[in-house]
Amino acid sequence: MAGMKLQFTKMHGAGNDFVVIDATRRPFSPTPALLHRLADRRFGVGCDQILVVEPPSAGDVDFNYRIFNADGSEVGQCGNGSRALARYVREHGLSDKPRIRVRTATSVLELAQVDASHYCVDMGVPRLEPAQIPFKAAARAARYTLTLDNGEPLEIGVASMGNPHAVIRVEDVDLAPVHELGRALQQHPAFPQSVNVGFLQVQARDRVRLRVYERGTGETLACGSGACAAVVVGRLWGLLDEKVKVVVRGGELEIQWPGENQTVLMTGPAETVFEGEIEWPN
Ligand SMILES: N[C@@H](CCC[C@H](N)C(=O)O)C(=O)O
Repeated sequence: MAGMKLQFTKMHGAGNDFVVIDATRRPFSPTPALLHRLADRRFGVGCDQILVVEPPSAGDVDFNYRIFNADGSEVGQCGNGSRALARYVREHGLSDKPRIRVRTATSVLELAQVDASHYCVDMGVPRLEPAQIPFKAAARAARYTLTLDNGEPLEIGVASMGNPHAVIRVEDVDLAPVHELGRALQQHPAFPQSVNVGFLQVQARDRVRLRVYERGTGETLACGSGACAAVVVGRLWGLLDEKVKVVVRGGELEIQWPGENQTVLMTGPAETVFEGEIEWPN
């Protein structure tokens, strides 16, 4: 039996790659098997996240924006994906507004075009109370010490950008045990919804290097919300200026955060790779 054709667009933001689906013209009901097929780099299309553009659920936003990790888990934030989404809605004739607002499961974001391939996103105010992350701690602090399974202590900072992040300072991101420590923190009982784990190397007050071991995906070439969380934590630790260049494996992002109760601005690239369609189920 022939299946239906599902159209998609392959995009990326600094190497964090996406399959983007338009659900404004026809409904998209993702099953775990379909999400797996779209994300699979060998048997499917391949991506870190699947992004779905939906009609707005209320008049205060232009679109709803759903995000699925490669493992099929639905989450509330994807910063690089939001820039891709901004480009997608322009290129697909869904909006020609210079600035649009989108709602995710946890946040409302404002997206604006900067030039042909760069977009700026107002990522909202970072959430720093442990319960908002969620992170198990008696009270808010700039630094927390976790005990790992092997008994070793580990100093971290935490922040939510609409999704949970832990940040670890390292001397050199190239030598950091990103996969081992990333997995250990994701399974740590202090993070009841698991966590994205950022490894931050401070090179100057306005320049850092970052690697992120993402929840539901593993290490990606860039993580937009991770870059925001790393700069927020770095600022709370007194290491960084208001505007910081974040160098990731797939490119560069610029993050600006004036401080407490202020929103975080993220600027970076969004690229379209190709348009495609798959037959589903096949
Ligand atoms: N790549 C993203 C974050 C995607 C979601 C994350 N893996 C989670 O589970 O929270 C970004 O650019 O922010």
